[in-house]
Amino acid sequence: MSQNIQIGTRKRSRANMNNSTTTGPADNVSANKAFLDSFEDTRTNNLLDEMFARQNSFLSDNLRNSLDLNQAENSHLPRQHQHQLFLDNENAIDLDDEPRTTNTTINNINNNNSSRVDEDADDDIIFIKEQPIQFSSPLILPSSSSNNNNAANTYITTPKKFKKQRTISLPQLPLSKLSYQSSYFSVPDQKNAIVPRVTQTENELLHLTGSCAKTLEGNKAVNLTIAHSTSPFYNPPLQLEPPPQPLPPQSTFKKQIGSSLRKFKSNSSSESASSSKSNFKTDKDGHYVYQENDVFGSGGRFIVKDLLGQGTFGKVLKCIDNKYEPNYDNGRNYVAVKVIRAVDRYREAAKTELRILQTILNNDPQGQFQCLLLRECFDYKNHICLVTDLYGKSIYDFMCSNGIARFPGSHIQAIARQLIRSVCFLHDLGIIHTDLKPENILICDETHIAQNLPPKTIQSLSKRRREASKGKHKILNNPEVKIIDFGSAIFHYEYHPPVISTRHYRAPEIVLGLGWSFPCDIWSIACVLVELVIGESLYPIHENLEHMAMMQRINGTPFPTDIIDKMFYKSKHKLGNSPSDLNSTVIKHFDKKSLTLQWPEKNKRGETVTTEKSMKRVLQSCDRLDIYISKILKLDYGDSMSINWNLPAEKNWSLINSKMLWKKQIHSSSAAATDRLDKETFLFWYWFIDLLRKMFEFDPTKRITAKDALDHEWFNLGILDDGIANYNNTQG
Ligand SMILES: Nc1ncnc2c1ncn2[C@@H]1O[C@H](COP(=O)(O)OP(=O)(O)OP(=O)(O)O)[C@@H](O)[C@H]1O
Repeated sequence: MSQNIQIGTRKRSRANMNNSTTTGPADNVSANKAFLDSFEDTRTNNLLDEMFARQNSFLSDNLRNSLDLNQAENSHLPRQHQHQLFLDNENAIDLDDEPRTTNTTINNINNNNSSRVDEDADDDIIFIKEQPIQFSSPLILPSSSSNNNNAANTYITTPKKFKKQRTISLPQLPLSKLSYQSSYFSVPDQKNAIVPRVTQTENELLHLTGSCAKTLEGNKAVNLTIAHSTSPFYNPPLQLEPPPQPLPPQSTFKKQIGSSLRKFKSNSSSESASSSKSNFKTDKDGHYVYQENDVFGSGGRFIVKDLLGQGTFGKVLKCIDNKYEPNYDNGRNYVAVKVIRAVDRYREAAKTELRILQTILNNDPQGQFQCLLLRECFDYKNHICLVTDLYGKSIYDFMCSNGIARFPGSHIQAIARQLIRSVCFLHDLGIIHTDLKPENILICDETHIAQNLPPKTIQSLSKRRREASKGKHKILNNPEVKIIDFGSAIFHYEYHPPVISTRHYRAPEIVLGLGWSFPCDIWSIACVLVELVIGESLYPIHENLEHMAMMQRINGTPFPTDIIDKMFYKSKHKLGNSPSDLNSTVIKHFDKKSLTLQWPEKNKRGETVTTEKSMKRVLQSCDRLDIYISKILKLDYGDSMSINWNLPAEKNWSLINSKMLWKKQIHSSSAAATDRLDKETFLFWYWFIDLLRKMFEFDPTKRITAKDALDHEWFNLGILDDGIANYNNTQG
């Protein structure tokens, strides 16, 4: 060990490195990366900077090219440039010193990457002398097999020379690296009490019941200020007091909740209420009837400018808040107001939503955790009104208006990090969102670049998408998002309705009537993430049987028999709240003895009764997740992209690499040119799918928690794509 000469000093080591229990490929990757991360030295940094600069300039050129209106036909050019870049990196993992020969055979490729890059031509390679190797395998150190910690801490030097791999981690967006530290929280009904984060015991992960009384009790504590208006045809009195300056910090908003609203103060709005009418009407279903320029709120404080959305609970309006001057703080005078239906049932639900929003605000007044922030609330003409910050389009709407609905990998990672971190924060507060879906994830900044799509691609779009996208592929400048709609969110100790979530994002434990808790949010996020990759819903279904058949197909495995056993037991003993149609649409499709799903459905005569359309949807339109996602990724990276989650990452990559080299040698170079894949990009997607697999675990008690998901290997990996290039361009 004493002979080892390292470049620089050890800076940090990967947390999970010492916990490795195998010397499998995954561990090698971690070890290699950690190894690389562990050097701090100006020379190294300069090299890294230079490399990033080169990569960025490549991508910037690509983007510029693709934005050129005359280059619609050349929209694949960026990928070809990237291809070049990726080919340069191809041998980045080689650890062997054998010289590379031009006529490399497939055999020696399979023999663990014995090819070598041309050293002279590669100025990015950093050489080091002997390095310690960390063995953690009990096979190597049998005496330590009973104590992995010891094993992990044992170093053995090898006589061989090691070459530090040239590969550097590919870049990540800052949002992909957001950190999370759980701490202590305050909850509303334990006044001023600070409580530790909720620990998710098995009992917490699978709730059978929930107390309705607790929810009602909690809601009783909600006091709403009644806002009066001087409708109809309100003309506000002139006020001499100037509008507030500067903008109060968001933390002060919480103090305003429940307190009396200030009187209308501004007469300076160009959209002044004097030109607006307070004609606020409610229809027979208790919905506010939208009319532009309606004024409402105490003293006619809000002017309705747009209808942002409407749902079961009410309408969401874009309004001018006359508390602020026009254009105050870059549009801060605009707010979103959710006007709840004037119906007791919905008012009661809104009180729970209010308690949840208030808890979020109390614990995150600066809005660091991507949750909707409540500014104020009041009761107006029997409508509970929730005033919140105004954000952009939902992810769903953005996808619908995009010529290519799929997001770049870097954006998917940034969005995944934000969602999982946000949900981790909520779960620590004891809150389950229950309705995570693209419609409830809003984009903060809608600015984007728009690349022209080739005419062929435009032709293949549906009429609606063609019109909405105007034949453009949009890429956001900044994929920052916010989670909204806490209308179905609950505190984990309160009432759990038997059925929650929008169908496409509904976890199996809900469908199977097992009871549900925090893990249902993880399943929903996984569905959303897949949707961002494939550009459409993973579960485009409307009924239970097809849903269950599809879940099995996508997971590539039947439901575990122990959870089906629990389902039968729970139903037999009438435990907890069950969906009313559980027997007729779920239980009857399982065989009591084998505990397996009987699909396709057969009648008593043994004839298949499942429709052909349904068979097609399950068997042709979807596939096991790794295969399904690989099919989509092939569009970007060529036919060789083929992730197999049953193979360790290294082995999977070796096979792909062999195939690509074989293609290059046997076929013409044009055939090989369809492959635009390098190892780091492959690993990025491999580990993404690995995380998804853990999020799609059938058994909620075994499903990865939000906290553990944040520590997943995928969040250490970067990718070079249009999302990164666009971000760098916008940062100047
Ligand atoms: N703060 C906001 N900024 C911008 N748009 C918003 C905001 N809040 C809500 N919206 C828009 O309004 C729509 C409906 O909002 P929300 O989901 O909160 O209402 P809902 O009545 O609970 O709807 P649903 O019944 O569909 O769940 C959202 O999909 C979004 O498009």
